Amino acid sequence: MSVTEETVLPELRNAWWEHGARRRAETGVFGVFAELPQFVRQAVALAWRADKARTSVVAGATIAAGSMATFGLLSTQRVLVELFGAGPTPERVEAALPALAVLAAVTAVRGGLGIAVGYAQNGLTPRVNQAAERRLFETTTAVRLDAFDADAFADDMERATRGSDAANGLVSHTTNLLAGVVGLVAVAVAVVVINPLLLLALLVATLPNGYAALRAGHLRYANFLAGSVRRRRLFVLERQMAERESAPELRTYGLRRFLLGQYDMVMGAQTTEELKLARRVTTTMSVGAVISGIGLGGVWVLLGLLLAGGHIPLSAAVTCVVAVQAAQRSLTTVTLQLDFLFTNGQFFKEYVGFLDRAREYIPDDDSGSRPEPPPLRRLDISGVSLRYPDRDTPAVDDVTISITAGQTVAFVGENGSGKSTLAAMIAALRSPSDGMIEWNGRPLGAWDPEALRHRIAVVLQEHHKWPYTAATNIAMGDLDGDAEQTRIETAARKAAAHETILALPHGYRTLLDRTFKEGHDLSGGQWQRITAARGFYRDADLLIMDEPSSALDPLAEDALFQAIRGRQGSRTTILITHRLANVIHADQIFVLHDGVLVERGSHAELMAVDGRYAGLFRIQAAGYQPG
Ligand SMILES: Nc1ncnc2c1ncn2[C@@H]1O[C@H](COP(=O)(O)OP(=O)(O)OP(=O)(O)O)[C@@H](O)[C@H]1O
Repeated sequence: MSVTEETVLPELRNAWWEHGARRRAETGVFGVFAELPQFVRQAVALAWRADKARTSVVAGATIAAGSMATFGLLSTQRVLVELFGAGPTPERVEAALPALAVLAAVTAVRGGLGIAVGYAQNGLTPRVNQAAERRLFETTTAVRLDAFDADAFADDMERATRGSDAANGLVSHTTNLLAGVVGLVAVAVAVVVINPLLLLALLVATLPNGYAALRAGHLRYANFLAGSVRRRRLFVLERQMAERESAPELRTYGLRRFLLGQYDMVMGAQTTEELKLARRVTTTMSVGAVISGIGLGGVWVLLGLLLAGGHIPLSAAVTCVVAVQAAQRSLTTVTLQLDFLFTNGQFFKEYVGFLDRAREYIPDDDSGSRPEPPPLRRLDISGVSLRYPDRDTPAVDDVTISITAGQTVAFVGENGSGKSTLAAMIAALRSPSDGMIEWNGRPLGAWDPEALRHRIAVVLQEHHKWPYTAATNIAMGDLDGDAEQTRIETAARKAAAHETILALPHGYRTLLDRTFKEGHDLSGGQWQRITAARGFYRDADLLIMDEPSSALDPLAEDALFQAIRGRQGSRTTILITHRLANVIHADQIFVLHDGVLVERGSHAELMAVDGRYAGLFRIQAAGYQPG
């Protein structure tokens, strides 16, 4: 088989959302400085919100510790002046003792303040992390379902996840940057006090490295964004090749070479990008280091000239050597932290941007002002349509249906005819592009959404395997109620799941995920029973079951449909199924075709009409006739 890059991995082409990101990544180094105040402000706000006391300690102690450098250098110079003075050595040493004592005290206080910063910061950063992550997940779980249909949402979310991790870095790097800057200023102040000419020497020795480090950070950011889609593809591929779920098909269809080829293709592109970046980073850093080295050489020459010309005393020259070393240390901190802060700041921007963009998908929280829906009496669907983004034709097109409470109705039709989409709108999971759905004569949106959701249970076609115990998996159908064992078992029995669960190693307490210790996995049909049990557990006015029996054996299927029939007359059920034998007893059957409602009626009525439904039914029934 020959599969081209074009058809299999269209993501390898430049996606539009990468272009925007790349453009931002191409911001010049000085544009980076323009962004720093914003990042520092965000870091302070984050830290302050997370823990005011610790933030105050970190800021206060960092500034105090940094400014100690001035006193340290001035005391050093005082010591040197006394030691280089005239007179016998014991007297000179004695004269230097007070300055030495001050130097020792300054060093001790500085050390103490450093420890205080460490303790406060250790307590602060996890809190910042938690606050940022919580905010992200509050958003990702609140956005409407249609957010996930939007093109760039998944990419946006990936970057935002990385951005929430960056919140921590933003705070700790701002603290370290503050320490470095205060240290530099402190050294500069001391040097100016000793001799203003020495400040020039200090600048020559320090600036080039800073530029190089900033540039390297900028490149790294560009790399991250450019590789975002590729990395996601790699992540998917890695899982396809190393996970249990895909292992059987991988082998039966001999997909090994195909997947490895895909991996090589994506990884090849990724590696090329990374190598390119590594070369550019190394070159930039090396050039910076060379220029800095030359600057440092210049400092020594300058000091020699000043000393030889008698412009500064020997004690000042020696202090300047110490000062340059201190400044180099502070500058290393500053440049490194600028680099980290810039990178983290860019990631954090993605996080903030995502939270901002996601807001348009978060429903208004005016639920308290809307009434709670009473028990369902009737459901009216009038002229409802839904068109998915980037689709030319509507998935559901002008559908009008009325359902009376207690009825069991069925949606039938070929694959892609719009059944699940219509059900999702009735369940208030999606909003119609046109038309209206009314619960007891009022639009769904006019009712309190939480209370409305409580009256509806949905068993989805693509159910999720929650990695919890069997009991929890069922009780998740209604976490507001008490998870009583008898209620769980009643729901499980309706879905033919009770015996299956009892046969598990720890019964209802068996963890349903093999990735955990003592976890257990279920067959597809067994999972489907648990999912149906979750729907029954909610005991809702309206139960929507989308293909609940596709993987069930005949006995389990029979038990499930008996339970569904048990609801008839008291509770409302919408059933989506391709097994038409199961809809014979439905009060109404709605037949969809390309999103349009083409037939409606009871089984007998539809068979009498001899249209699309009758045709589908006969084909299926013929399959059960011998010969
Ligand atoms: N999230 C989505 N984004 C874009 N198109 C979608 C989305 N979900 C479904 N569609 C499209 O909408 C149409 C109706 O899909 P829907 O899932 O409602 O059909 P269905 O009748 O339930 O099909 P099936 O019997 O296969 O479950 C299909 O063409 C499908 O490709």
